[in-house]
Amino acid sequence: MKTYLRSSGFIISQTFRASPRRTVITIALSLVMSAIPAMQVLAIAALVNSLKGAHAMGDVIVPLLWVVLIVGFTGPVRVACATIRLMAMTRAAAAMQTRLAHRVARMRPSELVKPATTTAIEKHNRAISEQVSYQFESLVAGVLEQTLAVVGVIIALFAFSKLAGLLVLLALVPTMVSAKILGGVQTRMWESLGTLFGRERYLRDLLVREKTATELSGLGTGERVADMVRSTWTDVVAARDKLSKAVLGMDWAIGAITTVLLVGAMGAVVVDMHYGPAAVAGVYGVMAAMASVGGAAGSIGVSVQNSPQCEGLRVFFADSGKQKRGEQVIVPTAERLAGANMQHRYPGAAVDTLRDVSVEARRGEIIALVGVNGAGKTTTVNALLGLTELSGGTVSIDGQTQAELSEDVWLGYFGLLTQEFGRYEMTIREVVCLGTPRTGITDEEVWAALESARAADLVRKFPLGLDTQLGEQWGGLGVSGGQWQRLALARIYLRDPAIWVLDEPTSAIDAEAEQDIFRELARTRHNRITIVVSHRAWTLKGMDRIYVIDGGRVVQRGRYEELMAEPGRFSEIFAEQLDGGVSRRPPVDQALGVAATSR
Ligand SMILES: Nc1ncnc2c1ncn2[C@@H]1O[C@H](COP(=O)(O)OP(=O)(O)OP(=O)(O)O)[C@@H](O)[C@H]1O
Repeated sequence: MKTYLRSSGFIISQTFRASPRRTVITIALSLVMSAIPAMQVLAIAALVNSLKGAHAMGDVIVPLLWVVLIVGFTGPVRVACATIRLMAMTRAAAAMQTRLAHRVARMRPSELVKPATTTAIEKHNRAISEQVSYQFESLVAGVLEQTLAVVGVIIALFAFSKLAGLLVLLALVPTMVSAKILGGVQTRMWESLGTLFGRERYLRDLLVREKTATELSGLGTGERVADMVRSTWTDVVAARDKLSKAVLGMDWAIGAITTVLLVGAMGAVVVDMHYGPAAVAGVYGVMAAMASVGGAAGSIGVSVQNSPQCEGLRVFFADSGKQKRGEQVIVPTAERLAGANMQHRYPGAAVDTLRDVSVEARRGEIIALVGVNGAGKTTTVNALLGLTELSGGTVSIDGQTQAELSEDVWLGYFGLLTQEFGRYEMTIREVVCLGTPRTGITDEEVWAALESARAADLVRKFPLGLDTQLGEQWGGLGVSGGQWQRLALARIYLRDPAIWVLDEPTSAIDAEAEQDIFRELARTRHNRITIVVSHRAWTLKGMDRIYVIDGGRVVQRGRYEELMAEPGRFSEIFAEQLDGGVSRRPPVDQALGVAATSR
């Protein structure tokens, strides 16, 4: 009951915040509407009484006009009320979706990577559009209006027969019981639906996102993914059917009980009115009361069933109250990043993915993590960033661990370019500025970042320059994979934090630009710590230290020349590249070793 009241208050307050005037009007009109059934009963009773011994229209005109007035106005007022209510609910749904987006935006990466988080977000998203927005209607037009209508009609009915009033009142009980039972079924159903909706959205995204959609259509397998969507919906329907079947069963039981009570109430009225014609008004009163009881009971049932979702959303939003708006912090310098004896095992994995991995980097250094696919490089990077929880070991920046700093500040030390860099379809300026909280960034700064990432020439060709919209689906320009990657790197240049973590920063970039980019990274490295994950041998020359990771361990460390000189995993991994092609590259020492000027 407490949960129900709390979640109902939440819905009404959300709707009021989104549309105060319409909320007040809707509630006021519902209060007016709640008096209608009782007024109808009284007006009919008055009409029946005035008919006794009436001989001319003048004898019945007043009660007749009352009946006409009440019945005539009920329809238009109800329609107006529904329209205003819908406008309020649309605004409330928009406000809740916006709030949900902000709540998600405030989540820390460590929270976002949990599978339960995605499920919860999708569950709340669907609940807002399917149920939570309609809860206001159930509460106001249903519970409030219909319950008051029941009370009004029962009071009116008491004038005809007390027993009939009591029997009508009793009709509320089975519905309340069924609503409680169905609320439990509904909660369980939504728990399983969260995961299903998450998967369904993922599959639908595959069919519409440019990269995957093109690939699937090229392979001619889009239909197969569509079949997976269908199978997810089959599961959704099966989960929902459980509730529908329970509702149907309850409805039959309630219908039977209500009919028995209706017969009893009608009989009581006829007997208590001594079989006189005025019993007609009483019988109408019973019918009106039963209709209101049905309406109230239905609304109470729906609102009780929806209340767990509303309460879940309320709690989800309330959590963000404790969380400040995500501070975008940038810490510009750090002397030393150290991961010591890091250990990690993914849930469900048979062995540790990181086994005593120790990595160190100082200001001005560029270090590299190398290894074959699945060796543990990205996991190491995530551990350094604090995104992967360690079962052993520590990560510290200038002697301070993540636990000693806030997550905002910790992440503020880093600029991460991931393997799956974001392709944000915004204007070039927005894409590049996304990584920095600074306002008033000048065009020169944006151009300088683009220049360093070797993206300036490309942007110069765009008619609107920095204001060019990217993304063909928005009527903007499409750019290639390598061009997206350069823009992502420009974002890191503009952010310019203390520690740059570049996971294969040039994987999509052509060889010529790659050399330029590494040359620029070397030239500007002096004020920061740079960590690069790379699969290309030539990019490793000139690195201050290379960590060779294999099977979750650091198996070798040293400079390029040292590692090439000793037998081991490094020379094994890169032998083929060196024999096969790196000799064709320009002198790498020139590319990385020169490192002339600081930033
Ligand atoms: N979320 C996860 N859950 C379970 N296992 C994972 C997860 N992510 C990675 N792994 C496993 O951990 C191991 C190391 O993965 P990691 O991504 O760190 O490798 P990597 O060296 O970066 O590989 P690549 O060069 O392909 O990017 C792999 O065997 C991988 O299958």
